[in-house]
Amino acid sequence: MKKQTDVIAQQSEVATNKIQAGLTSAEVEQLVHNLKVHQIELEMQNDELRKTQAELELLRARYFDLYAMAPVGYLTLTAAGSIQEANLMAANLLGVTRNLLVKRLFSSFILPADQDKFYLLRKQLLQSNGPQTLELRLVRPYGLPYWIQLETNLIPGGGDHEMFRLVISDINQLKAMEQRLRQSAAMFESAREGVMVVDADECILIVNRAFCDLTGYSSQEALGQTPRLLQSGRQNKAFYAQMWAQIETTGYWQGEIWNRRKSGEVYPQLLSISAVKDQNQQLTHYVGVFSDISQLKDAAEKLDYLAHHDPLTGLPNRLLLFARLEHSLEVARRDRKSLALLMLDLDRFKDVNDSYGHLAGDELLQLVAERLTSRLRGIDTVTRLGGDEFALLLEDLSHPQDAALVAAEIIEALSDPWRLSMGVEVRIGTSIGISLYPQHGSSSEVLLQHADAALYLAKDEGRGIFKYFSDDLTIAARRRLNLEALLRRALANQELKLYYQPQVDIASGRIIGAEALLRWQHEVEGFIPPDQFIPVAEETGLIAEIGEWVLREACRQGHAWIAAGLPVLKLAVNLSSHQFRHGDICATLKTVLQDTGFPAQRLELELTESALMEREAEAVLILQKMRDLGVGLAIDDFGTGYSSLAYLKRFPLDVLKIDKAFITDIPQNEDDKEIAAAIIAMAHILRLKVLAEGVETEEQIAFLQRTGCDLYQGYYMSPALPATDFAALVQRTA
Ligand SMILES: Nc1nc2c(ncn2[C@@H]2O[C@H](COP(=O)(O)O[C@H]3[C@@H](O)[C@H](n4cnc5c(=O)[nH]c(N)nc54)O[C@@H]3COP(=O)(O)O)[C@@H](O)[C@H]2O)c(=O)[nH]1
Repeated sequence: MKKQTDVIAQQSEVATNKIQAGLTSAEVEQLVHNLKVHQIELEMQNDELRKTQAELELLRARYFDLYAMAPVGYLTLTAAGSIQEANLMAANLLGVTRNLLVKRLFSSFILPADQDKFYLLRKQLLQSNGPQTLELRLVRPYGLPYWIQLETNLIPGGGDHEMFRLVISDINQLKAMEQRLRQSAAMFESAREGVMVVDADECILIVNRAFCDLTGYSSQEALGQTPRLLQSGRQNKAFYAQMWAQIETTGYWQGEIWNRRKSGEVYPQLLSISAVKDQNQQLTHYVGVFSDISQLKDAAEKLDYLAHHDPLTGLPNRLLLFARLEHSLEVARRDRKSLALLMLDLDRFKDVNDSYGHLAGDELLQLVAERLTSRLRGIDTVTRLGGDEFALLLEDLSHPQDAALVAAEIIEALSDPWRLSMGVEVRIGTSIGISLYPQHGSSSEVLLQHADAALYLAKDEGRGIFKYFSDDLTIAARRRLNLEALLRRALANQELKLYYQPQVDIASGRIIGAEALLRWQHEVEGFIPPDQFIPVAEETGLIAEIGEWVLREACRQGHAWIAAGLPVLKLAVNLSSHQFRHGDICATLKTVLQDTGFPAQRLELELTESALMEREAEAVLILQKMRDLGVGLAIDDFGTGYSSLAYLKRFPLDVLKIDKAFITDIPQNEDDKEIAAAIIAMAHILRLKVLAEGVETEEQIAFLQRTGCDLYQGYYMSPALPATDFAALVQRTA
């Protein structure tokens, strides 16, 4: 450009000189033309120059922007460390505006604890001349120490003119994240809960130390396995199905689970499982956190035990009695069963306490608890309600009066003398109140109240007795207990007798046999009818002994009559269902027949429908064995039970006895007549002989004759008679 300007200046000078020297006009014109060309060139070069200058300005501005707005901080420091230049980011990171930074010492922004590091960095930089890197913390106004990374190098200038360039990167978030990660890792490792992370395919990826401690598996053993490694087998498939279903729908499950340690020990865990999803809601992992709750469970069990048991005797307390009662009532309602609640109170217990002290009283209560427990069945519950009050829950009672049997036994057991460890012998007694489900109430509260009320009455009546909530039951139960005692004595004292009621052939009117019927004449109580004492004998098991006696006595008498030349007779003996079911009735029968010499063909055994219907297959076998011995078999009281003739054909029977309930109202009652006629016809189809019971009138005989009945028994001929009277009757009518 300068050259160009010089050329124009020279040419203008030449032109001027030439004009001055008197140039020709052509020469001047040429000169002017040249000048114009040069001027145009000059202007073009000027334009170029301005354009270049503008571009330079743009570049400079862009550079400045880049520098100023760079995402990292740039600082230029003097050798003494004061700030010469800083970009915006540097100012931001230092927390001071850019114009206030200049000339300030950079070290004044560094946390005192990190000053030494910066000092060493500068020293190393000067020594090594190479770039250095360092992480340190800045102090910022109103803020926490702020992490930065410094990259520094030297701008060589020599001596005091040397400068540093610092590049500052913001690593505060990175550091915070690192710290959080370190904390999480520390928490993961030091957690007392076992933690395992499994992938979406349930492959174990990470476990912590507690996992290894709790399960017994090392991480090497666990990684790559599935959590099934820990399964105990205590939970069924349905449990796991429900658990996974919940995780799928809610992403979370928590519950108790029994798992197995490597040692094989099964233990309870409290386990929570969380599903982890990525930002696209795709399942990536499951995190399982568990703790061993064996101790917690043990403690809870202990607490539960303490809450539900009496600490002195170890018996269930009122709370547990109530819970059991509620449950038993539910079962009884469902299965249509009965239960009894017995409340008992020790008589004269206070005397023991007052005379020998509370320790003696406590010992006595413990002994009472032991004795009560040993007397009851496993399904019954003995509880101590407090003080000297106990309660017994008897489930699945077959008869309401069974509660009285237990009560009587307990009264007797507790009235025995008690020897205490201090060497004294004491005597106490007990009174018992009984309430029954369903007779006396259907809720726990009501049964407890009523047993309590009955206990109050028992104590009021003189102690040492039991009392039902209702009087009629108390009377019946006491009579039954009384009967039992009397019956035992009757057997021993031979108070029982056999009477014989004739069985008559309807067609000929002749006595062909007799039913042996038990009679009991008590010297004080008078005549006690069999339908009162036979049920007691059955419930107490005394029937086995009584039944055998009846069988033996009937056969002995039958043999005696044969020996005495009485006409050929058949004797019918009643067999209770207890005799039929328990013991070996066939063996007894065989022995009795052998011992007495009575022909089996002359003996007929009468069984009730109910005896046959229980365990039918077994009944058929027993009947068959009896038949094989030669005895006849009759079904007694037909019509009062199942009354299924179809059923009867399965049993090897000879005679069907129509119950007197169907005969009594003949001929007045048309229904009874039809029923009796139908039974007779059907029995004949089954090839059974038919005997009508309770025949008292001639009309009844006439009806039976018309309908083809084979035999009868009843007052029309005779009630049951003593053996001698019966023999006389037979001889008279022969
Ligand atoms: N397991 C055993 N059971 C026995 C035995 N002895 C008797 N019993 C059973 O006791 C029930 C009552 O018997 P009982 O009071 O002897 O009554 C019998 C007859 O006396 C009575 N009867 C007979 N004829 C008439 C009559 O015309 N009218 C009328 N109102 N009553 C009459 O019927 C009873 C006959 O009983 P059964 O034939 O057995 O049904 C009773 O169930 C006896 O079975 C025994 O040794 N063992």
